[in-house]
Amino acid sequence: MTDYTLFIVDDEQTIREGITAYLEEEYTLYSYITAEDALDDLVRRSPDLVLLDIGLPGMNGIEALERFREIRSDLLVIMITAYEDVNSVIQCMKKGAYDYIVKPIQMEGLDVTIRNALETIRLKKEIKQLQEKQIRKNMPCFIGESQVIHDIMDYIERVAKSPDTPVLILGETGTGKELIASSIHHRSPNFQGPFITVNCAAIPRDLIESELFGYEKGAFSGAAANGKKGLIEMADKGTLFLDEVGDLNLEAQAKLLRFMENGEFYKVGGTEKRHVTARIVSATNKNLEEMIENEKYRSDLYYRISVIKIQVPSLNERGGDVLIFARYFLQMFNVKFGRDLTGINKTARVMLERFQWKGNVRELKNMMERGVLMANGPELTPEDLGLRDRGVPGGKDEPLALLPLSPEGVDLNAMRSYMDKFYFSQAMELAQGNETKAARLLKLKHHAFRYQYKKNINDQEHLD
Ligand SMILES: Nc1ncnc2c1ncn2[C@@H]1O[C@H](COP(=O)(O)OP(=O)(O)OP(=O)(O)O)[C@@H](O)[C@H]1O
Repeated sequence: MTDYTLFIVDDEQTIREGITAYLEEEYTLYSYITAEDALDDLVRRSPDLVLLDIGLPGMNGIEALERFREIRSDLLVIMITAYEDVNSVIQCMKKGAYDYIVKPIQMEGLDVTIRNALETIRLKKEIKQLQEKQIRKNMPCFIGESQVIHDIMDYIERVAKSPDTPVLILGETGTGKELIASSIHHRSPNFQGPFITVNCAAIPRDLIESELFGYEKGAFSGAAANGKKGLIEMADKGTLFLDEVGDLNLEAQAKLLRFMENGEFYKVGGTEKRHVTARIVSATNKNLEEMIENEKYRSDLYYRISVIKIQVPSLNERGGDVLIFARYFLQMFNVKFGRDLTGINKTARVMLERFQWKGNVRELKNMMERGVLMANGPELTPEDLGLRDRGVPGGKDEPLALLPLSPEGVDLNAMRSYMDKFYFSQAMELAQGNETKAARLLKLKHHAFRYQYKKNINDQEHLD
């Protein structure tokens, strides 16, 4: 017995019984007298192949073929026909029937036709699996070890399961918002559809509507002679990523809202209603709630685009990730530039961790690109990365930015205790309360960390 399921739809009992007797050991079979009954069972029983008589009572075979293929475009249908019915056979083949067999049915001939059809199904499935594997292999790699990034990854996994729930991603420039949008797309059921991105801030305000929704020919002066497809239509059955969604003007906001409510829209200058199914993922680093208060943003659109909200932390807020990113980009650019740098030297590592990343991951990536390209090796130094020119405290020669001693002197004990408090509390915050990690951040053994940390708290309580 194979895994395949076949429907036999024929009003002649002898044909149904004859085919069933011949094939029942190999396939799961369901037979029907009318096309209507077979259609009712189509979704539930999900056959691989249908043997369909053309001359059925009620809905005839040609009509039924159309209905079957409307519901399941991948379904293979073999028509059963009376010898003289050549015109109907041609019509069926044009409408997408896989093959036909002529009555009286020769069972060996039927067997060969079915085996060929099932081989086609098997090959199609294999190609689809290979394509899916290839797409998933090229899925963007989202790096990060901090707890907050793990939480975001888990969240993405869950959000992606729905094909069309809108997502709003908030975060500073360069934090990876576009990468998150693309990760959602690649994990969603629509991953084989297009992933279209548009930067709303980069398109002139008066052109945004026609870029998003397209336009008909002659819609406005300067329009292309044949009109144009909009980005929303291009994203059909996939994902549209609207970067800088806070930059949409109020008119475009109104039209986007209408589209998001029912998937319908008109091209600029058009009268034909169009329908598109696509997930809208938006991103911004603007404060949309403040814009709503200032009447620059529609609150109804905001609620619609932000069904799911993801806040991406800045790189400075996920300190532990800096060196993980740096090593990842080092390998990436080693491969790209054919270099074989072995790592990042200790001083550069300290300085990277202290750097204030205004451009977030993008800034770090660019710095590593330059470093890998310029370095003499074998390890990357602060000079290779241009860190010395950027005023980062660090390195053996300048461990901390200290003030020179004034004639009044300095209370060294108070300074030490201030410094201890500052770094112990920072370390615990960065390590999210995990003492082992916090100890590692301060380059202390765990027991030394515990002892000093407790002492610090006690001193503090004592002073309070
Ligand atoms: N977690 C990550 N793992 C790997 N690469 C990342 C990660 N986050 C960001 N990057 C890389 O950093 C660069 C900037 O990321 P991205 O364009 O997604 O940021 P963005 O938040 O959309 O920026 P903007 O707001 O300026 O459009 C990209 O090259 C991206 O591949």
